[in-house]
Amino acid sequence: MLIRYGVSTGFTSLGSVKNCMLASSAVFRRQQFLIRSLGGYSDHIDSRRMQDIRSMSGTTFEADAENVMREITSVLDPSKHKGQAGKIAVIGGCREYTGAPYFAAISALKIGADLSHVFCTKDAAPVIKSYSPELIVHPILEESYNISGLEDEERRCISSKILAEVDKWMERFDCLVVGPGLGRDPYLLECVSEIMKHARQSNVPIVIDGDGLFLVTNSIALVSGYPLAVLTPNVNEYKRLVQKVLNCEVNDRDAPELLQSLAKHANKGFEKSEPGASFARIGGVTILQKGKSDLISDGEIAKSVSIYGSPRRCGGQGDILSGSVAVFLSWARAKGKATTSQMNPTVLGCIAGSALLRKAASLAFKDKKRSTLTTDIIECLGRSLEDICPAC
Ligand SMILES: NC(=O)C1=CN([C@@H]2O[C@H](COP(=O)(O)OP(=O)(O)OC[C@H]3O[C@@H](n4cnc5c(N)ncnc54)[C@H](O)[C@@H]3O)[C@@H](O)[C@H]2O)[C@@H](O)CC1
Ligand SMILES: Nc1ncnc2c1ncn2[C@@H]1O[C@H](COP(=O)(O)OP(=O)(O)OP(=O)(O)O)[C@@H](O)[C@H]1O
Ligand SMILES: [Mg+2]
Repeated sequence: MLIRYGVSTGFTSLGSVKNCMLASSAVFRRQQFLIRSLGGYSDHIDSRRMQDIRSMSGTTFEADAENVMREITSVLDPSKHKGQAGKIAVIGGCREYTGAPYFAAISALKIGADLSHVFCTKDAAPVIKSYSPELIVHPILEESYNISGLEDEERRCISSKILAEVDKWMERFDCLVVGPGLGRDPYLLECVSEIMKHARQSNVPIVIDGDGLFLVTNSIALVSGYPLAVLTPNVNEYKRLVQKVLNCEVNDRDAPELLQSLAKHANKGFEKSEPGASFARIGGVTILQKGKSDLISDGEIAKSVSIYGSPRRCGGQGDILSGSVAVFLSWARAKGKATTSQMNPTVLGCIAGSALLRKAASLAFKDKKRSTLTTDIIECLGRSLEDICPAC
């Protein structure tokens, strides 16, 4: 695989690419693919695109994650008031899963967000509250089993109340995390679709993980063309997304190209398509593909984070990641144009979230070895960030 293994091509112009001696190699074929996907052949390709191609061809592909973290991490400043370092909301938590939303929400606080909310089902709420007094837990979501026997009108009335309750808070949030431990109940997912539409209308960034990806994979229009959407699929979730959107199988050899293709901007008229339809592109979202290295693309550039993490694959690490990305993305947005890298804040958030999780996992593993659990990794988030961005 060209990029993950860092093959450097060193080409300087598109003309030289065309005439490149690599004509028969896989490297050349991948460059051709990239050039096509970045706008087709042209000797007048602009410098940003050339930079993108170089990034994709290995020279600058690995993100400078520590610098990104230094650049975007919120400064602790006595003049700031509560909330300015971030207000995050996790939409997730049902009868089966209470750990996942907790992991995402508490990770956000441990990294430095000021407030972390969880919107979950009524059954899950007391459990999540009992894990931590720090979280603000809203027991509002309903699953089908709880409303069985009700007339359609009554069900619609409950949905409206749920939506109104989330709307009261929506404008205050810097980022939503949709999906950790959400479950797949159809009634609940219908309500969450509406919540996502409202978040989008209010321009609130949305990190979509776990069962949120199940929802989005079946209703791509919920995120298509929304530049503040970040999808964080694991191996399975990514396979399902690629099958649904690109109608092909995942292939490790061309991983960055496939990822970029998936995240790339929509074709004209795409946004008007109906939810549930299958498209050529999701369109202008950012995707963080989790794996041995985390690959990140917003359709324009692609970056990898390969910092050594941990060989333990205990459940819940993806949940830490989603909460972390939400915080860093909020901080990157707050910095706005003040960042020197000029990268999309969603990409910066993904790079920083991925790097911090991996550092914390490595630190936890040093101590706990085979018995490392997600809660151990969460305990190492603060120290890992402190090593790179000291509080004072
Ligand atoms: N403590 C908790 O409450 C946790 C709840 N979780 C939630 O559980 C729900 C389902 O998430 P899943 O991650 O299980 O869904 P997936 O669809 O990713 O996984 C389904 C099945 O695939 C297997 N699988 C997972 N990763 C794999 C890999 N890399 N290679 C091969 N097989 C793999 C799993 O063992 C599982 O049997 C989500 O809502 C998620 O947020 C997880 O986040 C884990 C922790
Ligand atoms: N094979 C691997 N080697 C090293 N790190 C990995 C590997 N797979 C995943 N990771 C790391 O673990 C993080 C979580 O990825 P994972 O695939 O476990 O997510 P997930 O299945 O969604 O987790 P969760 O159990 O929370 O749902 C990734 O960001 C990545 O940094
Ligand atoms: Mg997951």
